[in-house]
Amino acid sequence: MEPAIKYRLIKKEKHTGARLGEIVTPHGTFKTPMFMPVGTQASVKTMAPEDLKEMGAGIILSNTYHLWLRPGEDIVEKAGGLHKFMNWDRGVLTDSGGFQVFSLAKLRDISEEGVAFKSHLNGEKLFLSPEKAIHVENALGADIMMSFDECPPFFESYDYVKKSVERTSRWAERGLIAHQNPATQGLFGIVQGAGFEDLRRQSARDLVGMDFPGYSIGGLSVGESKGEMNRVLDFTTPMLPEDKPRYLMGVGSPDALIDGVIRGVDMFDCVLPTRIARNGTTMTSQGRLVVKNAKYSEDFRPLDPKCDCYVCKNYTRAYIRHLIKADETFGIHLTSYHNLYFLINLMHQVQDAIEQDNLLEFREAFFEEYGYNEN
Ligand SMILES: NCc1cc(CSc2ccccc2)c2nc(N)[nH]c(=O)c2c1
Repeated sequence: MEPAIKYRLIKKEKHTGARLGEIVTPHGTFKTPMFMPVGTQASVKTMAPEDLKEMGAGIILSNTYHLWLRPGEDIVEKAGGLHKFMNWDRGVLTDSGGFQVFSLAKLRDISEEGVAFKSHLNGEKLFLSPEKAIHVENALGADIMMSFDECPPFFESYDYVKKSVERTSRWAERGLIAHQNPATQGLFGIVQGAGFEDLRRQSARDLVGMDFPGYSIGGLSVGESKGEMNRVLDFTTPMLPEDKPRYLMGVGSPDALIDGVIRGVDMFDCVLPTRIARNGTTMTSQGRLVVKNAKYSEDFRPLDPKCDCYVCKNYTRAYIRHLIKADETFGIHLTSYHNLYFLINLMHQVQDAIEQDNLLEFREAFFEEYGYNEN
């Protein structure tokens, strides 16, 4: 049977582990490395599908946990699935919900069967198992689904993480068995193991043995340093097959994206661009710019003079500052649009650098201008 998701490796960058590739989905083919906007509750906050297309978004993300609780997967299924529900005809990826249970729900209890918890919305007692998570993801109809996993705290004990990795591998197996639509929905395995190289190897070996169409790297960007994250990526991505996509979950600052690509990561997501936009913080080629600061009240330049996005071509810092200060939601629309474009466009620039085998020079120039320092 034809798999729902295929990856094509186009070119390896000469001096790093970076790859130029394409991910083929039932809703289109998209070049990698790529940044994927997060639309937790079936909407990328303040963005219409037309905005997302105009900025070059290919795959957007939604959350099984949130949509299961509200409006319920049965309503989305009756609507014809997430693509129809959201009026989005490109790619959709859903997380499996386990991570959100641990980051949002109260009173949870984890067992071999799954996770018991109380809804963060109304305190209702609920239970999420690998089978239930896969059932909800099948009903939502995303092109790419995540296996049900546990994301252990990065600084947990070796013994706890070892037991957690072994259970996550058993959950992944159960998810594969429960998966109803492998021809139209690609299921990714999620590699865990915190900062332990042998546990990452055990997790990768278990999952690669199950032959998933793609692999996510979980359990990172959960409070560890960037150096630690890069150290784990250095030994984890080589454990994964070259002919499958690698997705680093929940990582999205500009420096982390570039350093992840250098280490062989193809797909990224993060709530950062829309989250910081809501308080008027924007990403520019010269670093972060908090547009609501008084010093921009008569600054009639674009957010980023080097940016060619719709916002930077049509609006000024003074106007956007005014809207944010006046609580005009259009202001948040403009900062969100620009931030999302900034990361999507950054990945396009990285693709060019891989093509030209000068990704390290690109990194150096970008870090210098953005104001990142190595220590
Ligand atoms: N902060 C890192 C992070 C983020 C997410 C969420 S990624 C996401 C968010 C919204 C929608 C789709 C995917 C994770 N999800 C899972 N399943 N496992 C992890 O280890 C993990 C780690």
